[in-house]
Amino acid sequence: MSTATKTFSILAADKLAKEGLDWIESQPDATLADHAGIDEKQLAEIIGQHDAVIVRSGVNITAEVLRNPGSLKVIARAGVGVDNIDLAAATEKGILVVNTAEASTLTTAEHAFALLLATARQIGPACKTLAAGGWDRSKFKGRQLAGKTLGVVGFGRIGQAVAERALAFEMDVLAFDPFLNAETAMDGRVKVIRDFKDLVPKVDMITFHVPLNDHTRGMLNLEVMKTARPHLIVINAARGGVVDENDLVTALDEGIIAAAGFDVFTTEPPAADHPLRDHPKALVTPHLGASTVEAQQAVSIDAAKSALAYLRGEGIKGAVNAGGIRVDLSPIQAAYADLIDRMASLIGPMITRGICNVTLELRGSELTSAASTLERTALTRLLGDRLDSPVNLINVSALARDRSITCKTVTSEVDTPGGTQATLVVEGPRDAVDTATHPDDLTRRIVGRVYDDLRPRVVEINGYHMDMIPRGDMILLQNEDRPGMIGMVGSVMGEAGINIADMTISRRASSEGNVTALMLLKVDAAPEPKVLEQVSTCAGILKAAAVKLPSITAG
Ligand SMILES: NC(=O)C1=CN([C@@H]2O[C@H](COP(=O)(O)OP(=O)(O)OC[C@H]3O[C@@H](n4cnc5c(N)ncnc54)[C@H](O)[C@@H]3O)[C@@H](O)[C@H]2O)C=CC1
Ligand SMILES: O=C(O)CCC(=O)C(=O)O
Repeated sequence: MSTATKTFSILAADKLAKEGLDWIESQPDATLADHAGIDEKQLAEIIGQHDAVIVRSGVNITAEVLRNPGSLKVIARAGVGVDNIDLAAATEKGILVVNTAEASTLTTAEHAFALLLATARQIGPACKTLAAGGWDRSKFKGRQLAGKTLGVVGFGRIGQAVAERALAFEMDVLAFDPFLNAETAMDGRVKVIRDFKDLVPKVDMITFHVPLNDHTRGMLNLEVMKTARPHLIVINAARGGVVDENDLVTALDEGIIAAAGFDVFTTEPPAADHPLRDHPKALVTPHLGASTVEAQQAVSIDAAKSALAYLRGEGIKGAVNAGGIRVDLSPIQAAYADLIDRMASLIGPMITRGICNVTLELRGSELTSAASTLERTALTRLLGDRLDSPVNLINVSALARDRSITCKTVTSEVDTPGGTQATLVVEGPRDAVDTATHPDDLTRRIVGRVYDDLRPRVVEINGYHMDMIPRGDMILLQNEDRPGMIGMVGSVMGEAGINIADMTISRRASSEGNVTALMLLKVDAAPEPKVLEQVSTCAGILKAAAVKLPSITAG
């Protein structure tokens, strides 16, 4: 029996299928707070008390909702579209956003296809007539799909699933997707059209499966509709606004477009007097694309599992704003993440004039797949020690960008003779050179390695070579290389009651022939600032800094 304590609180802020909620409750390390139907104001008040929040499209996670994120670490969207989540605000606060992209693909494709069939056969108005007591067979002559040409706009998961179904119905399929760099798709069965405006006049039916953004908003408008065949049927089960609704109503009224099947609206729910609600040529559903028993079970379970996996450090699935971060690192990658964090801590105090470029060089095939995570680990330490706002793997790249700090990771799959290796180079802005700063001091370089014992080693700092395990309280001293320096430092430490547990010394000659040394002291207690001040003013000491690193338990 598990003895794990309940540590992660998961908030369900939308109506989710019971299966996902039951799964959360069955987990020994999770508690569920079901607040389906909560409004934004209430959500803002409680969201920070939870580690994760799961939503569908019924609630908006705005910047205001995320103003005091408290413990919140992950927002899981049980579904695909994340337009109800302020991604920039989540990223800025270091909150991971995940979705469950695969789980509702077939269901949504089926709904779009159902709208297509029903619109082509006028099922909606025919049903209404019958319900009202009528029986009009001549009025509702439909159109057959077989032999017609369908335009699929957005050839991602859902677009392709719709195309597959259209082909099975013996339709010709044309696709438009600017991110599809091919002449044809699906083994040559689908022709790819390069320009959306070329697609519209060629098709009898058109269906949209794109996200809503500045490029897709209003992409089908009156001007483009006027180039269409007059019998064009328009299906939108993607996002309201991709087809301009006002223009569509005009086009339907004026016979420019034959009919429309719509599942999504610019404002949901649409106003009571929205002209598409009761338009004789429109078949409308209230955003039901993903609403099947199967899809809702799947998205609910997938969202819950992704949220908890991230909180447990098991991995990131379906990340929307994580840019390649992994938490499921292999032992060697995890050891490098720890080493790089220590390396950044060690050179941090030497960076006195700001940061403009950070370069991480990774050698070794095993490190390549963790490159983004390792780069962000270095940045998180370098910036986290300097910024007031919380910095973590999610928000650190955006924070660096905001500050015009350039970050680059160079990976090489060729192992060095000594094995894998990480080199971190941090450069300050050139215009920061003043009389007290030598240009060489603007670049800080540290090299580390992890051997088979998985313990972190630093093998070089700014050209001083060594083999040192970075841990605990450390004092870094750069000094002139002359007799008496070690004794002098020892007596200052002794007078301050600080025991030196270990010492590493490395020497280096400058291009002018001046020899200096780097002394790294491992001490049993952190020095008071006044002790550091005292040692830094001793004759022959060029620089002094103290660093506190985590201890090492492994090995
Ligand atoms: N009605 C409903 O209940 C549901 C609606 N959706 C909507 O369906 C959309 C598609 O979902 P998936 O296929 O899973 O996403 P996806 O990311 O697999 O596919 C979207 C495709 O759109 C393409 N695209 C992007 N910009 C484009 C542009 N300007 N013109 C043409 N193509 C462009 C992308 O390259 C991509 O291939 C989602 O964005 C979501 O808004 C998703 C699930 C349920
Ligand atoms: O039913 C829902 O939650 C909305 C589905 C949807 O639009 C999506 O997953 O993007």
